[in-house]
Amino acid sequence: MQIRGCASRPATLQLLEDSLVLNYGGKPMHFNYVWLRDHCRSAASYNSQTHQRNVDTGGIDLTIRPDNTSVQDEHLILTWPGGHVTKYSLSWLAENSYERQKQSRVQPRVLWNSDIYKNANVPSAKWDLFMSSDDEVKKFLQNYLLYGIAFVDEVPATVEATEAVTQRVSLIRETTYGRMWCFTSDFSRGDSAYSQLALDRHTDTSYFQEPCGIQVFHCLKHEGTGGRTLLVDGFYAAEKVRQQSPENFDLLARVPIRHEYIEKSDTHRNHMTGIGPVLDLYPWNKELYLIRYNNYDRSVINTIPHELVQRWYVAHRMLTTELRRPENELWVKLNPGKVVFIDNWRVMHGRESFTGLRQLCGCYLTRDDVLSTARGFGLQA
Ligand SMILES: C[N+](C)(C)CCCC[C@H](N)C(=O)O
Ligand SMILES: O=C(O)CCC(=O)C(=O)O
Ligand SMILES: [Fe+2]
Repeated sequence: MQIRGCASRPATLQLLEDSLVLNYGGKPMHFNYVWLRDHCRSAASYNSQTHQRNVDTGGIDLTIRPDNTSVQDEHLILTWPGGHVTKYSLSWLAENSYERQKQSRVQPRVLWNSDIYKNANVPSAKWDLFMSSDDEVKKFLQNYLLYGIAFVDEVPATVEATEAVTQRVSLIRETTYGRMWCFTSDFSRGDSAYSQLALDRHTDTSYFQEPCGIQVFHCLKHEGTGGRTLLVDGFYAAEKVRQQSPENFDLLARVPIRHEYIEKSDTHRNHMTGIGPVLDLYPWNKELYLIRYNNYDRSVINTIPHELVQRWYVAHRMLTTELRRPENELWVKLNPGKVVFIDNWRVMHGRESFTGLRQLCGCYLTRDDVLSTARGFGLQA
C-alpha cells in the first residue's frame, strides 16, 4: 500500500502474520499486533490525564489481527475485531519504535579525560543564584548529565547549607551512614573512608543491589596537607576497553560480581551484599549505564568456573589500566564552599592521603529523583 498526502511524507504498509511493517521516513519499522492493541491511545484504552493504561493487557487475544488497516493524514488507523478503532500518528510510532530506540541513546554524555573536562570550561553554579533561579539549576543539571560531575561554589560551609543545595535537585537517600553525614578520620565506622589513608578510585555502595545514584561532598574544614579528591570518568575508561577488546568488555558486562559490606562494632551492625556485573548495559542498544568498581568492597568470586575467572581478571586489568592512566585523572581540592555532585553510577572518586583535621560532609541522592527533576526542565535524562 502506498499513500501520498500533499504535505505528508510517503508511508507504506505491509501486513504480516503477527505484525505489520511501516515504511515511513525511509526506515522499515515492525509493530506487533498485540503491541498495537496494547498501546492504543483512545480514551477507552488510555487515560491521558494520568498517563496510565486502561487496556487490560491480559484480556487481549494473543492472535489478534486488525480487520482493517489504513494510513490517512499521517496516521495509522486500525479497526480491530469487535469494532474498536485505534489511531496512531506516524511520528509517534516512529518515535516509539524498537528500530528507533536501538539507534538512539537514553542519555547523551560527554566522556572525558582530564584535558577534555578542563578544556570544556564547564562553569560551576553559584550558591546565591542556584538557590533562587531555576534556570541556574537547569544549567547545572545539564552539565551534571553530560559530564557526571557538577559543582556549586560559594556554599556556606555548614551541613544545613549543603543539605539545602541538594534539596534543589533531589531527595536524600538515607543509608546506614545517615541522611546527611559528616565525618572525620576518627574510625567511628568500620571503613577505610574514616581514616587518613589514600583511597583509590572507586564507586560507593557497590554492595547495594542498587548502588546510590549520586554522591555529594562538601569539605567543611581541613587543617593539614593532602586530601585532594580524585575523579575519573568510568565510562570513558570502559569505552576504551570496548574499543580495544569487545570480548573483555563483554565479560565485564556479563560476569556477576558480589560486593559486600560487613561491619560489626558495638554501635553498628551491617551486612550488605549486592550482585551485578562491573558494567551494566541496556540490552537493546548496548549503552553503558552503570559501573560497579570498588576493589576494597569486592567480595569472593565464586559464581564462575576457573577458566572464566582467569579471563575476567584479564578484562578487569584492562579496565584498571585505563582507569589508572594519569591523563584520565581529574584532581580537585575541595575547599570549604565547593560542593561536588558525582554520578556514582559513572564517575569514580578517590582521595589522596592527608594530615590534620579534615571534616567532610555530604549525602547520597536518589537517582530517580535527580533525573525526574532534569526531565521537568525539559532535559533528556
Ligand atoms: C561516604 N561515607 C563516608 C558516608 C560512606 C563511605 C562508604 C565507604 C564504602 N567503602 C563504600 O565505598 O561504599
Ligand atoms: O575522604 C574523601 O575525600 C572521600 C572518601 C570516600 O571515598 C567516601 O567517603 O566515599
Ligand atoms: Fe567513597
